[in-house]
Amino acid sequence: MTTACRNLKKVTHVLFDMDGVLLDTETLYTQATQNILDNYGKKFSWEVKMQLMGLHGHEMAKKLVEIYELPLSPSEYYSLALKQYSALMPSCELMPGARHLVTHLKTHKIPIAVATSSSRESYDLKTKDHKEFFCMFDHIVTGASDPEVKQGKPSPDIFLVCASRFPDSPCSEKCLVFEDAPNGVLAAVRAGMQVIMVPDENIPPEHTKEAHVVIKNLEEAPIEYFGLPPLKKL
Ligand SMILES: O=c1[nH]cc([C@@H]2O[C@H](COP(=O)(O)O)[C@@H](O)[C@H]2O)c(=O)[nH]1
Ligand SMILES: [Mg+2]
Repeated sequence: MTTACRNLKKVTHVLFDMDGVLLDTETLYTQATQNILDNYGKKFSWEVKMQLMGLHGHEMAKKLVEIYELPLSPSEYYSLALKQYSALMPSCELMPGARHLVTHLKTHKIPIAVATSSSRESYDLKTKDHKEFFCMFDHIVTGASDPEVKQGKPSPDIFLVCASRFPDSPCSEKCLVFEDAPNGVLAAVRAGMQVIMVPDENIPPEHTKEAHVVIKNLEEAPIEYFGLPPLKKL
């Protein structure tokens, strides 16, 4: 675990990114994208993937077509991607430690919510086998389908909207965010929130610097640093 030398402050509410934090979908996104790029002899790299993580679907398609100079319009690319997602995403699993952490917060009556860049359709596809798990959250914001969320991460919109939807609309200082993507961490920091980052091991350390704490997996989330009841070791 790495902790930046900053004053960590007590929080009252916890916001979760979904893909790569709660759901093990990032390997599936990689597979889906590579399946399409195979037709053009291109290799999906982590350098490019890091730029796409947390974008809304249409933003992602535009960027990917540009970077790889594909002979497709962004909407043509996006249709191909949606076909891949329909085949791959329904089999996704929870990330290690996700159930333990979320159940713990729920048991201690800490308000919790999800702030995902996915559309509502994509959320439904990925969570269809995990309904009981997602019922534990107070609310879910699906950024790409939400008219209040104007721009994807790294814009702070989604976290500000998500916090505002708790009945007591906590100020940003009282919110802790769990994120796996550099764009997501930036969005949370720009929203004025503290962040625990759970990066994939392929993300180089220079892209994790903005996070307040960096951990390898949710089982080791040091939530007591933020005044929350400590997780019991399994
Ligand atoms: O390899 C990829 N990872 C992630 C995304 C995008 O990032 C979103 C997930 O972001 P978040 O973790 O903020 O929910 C997905 O819905 C998708 O739009 C993508 O396009 N390609
Ligand atoms: Mg994510």
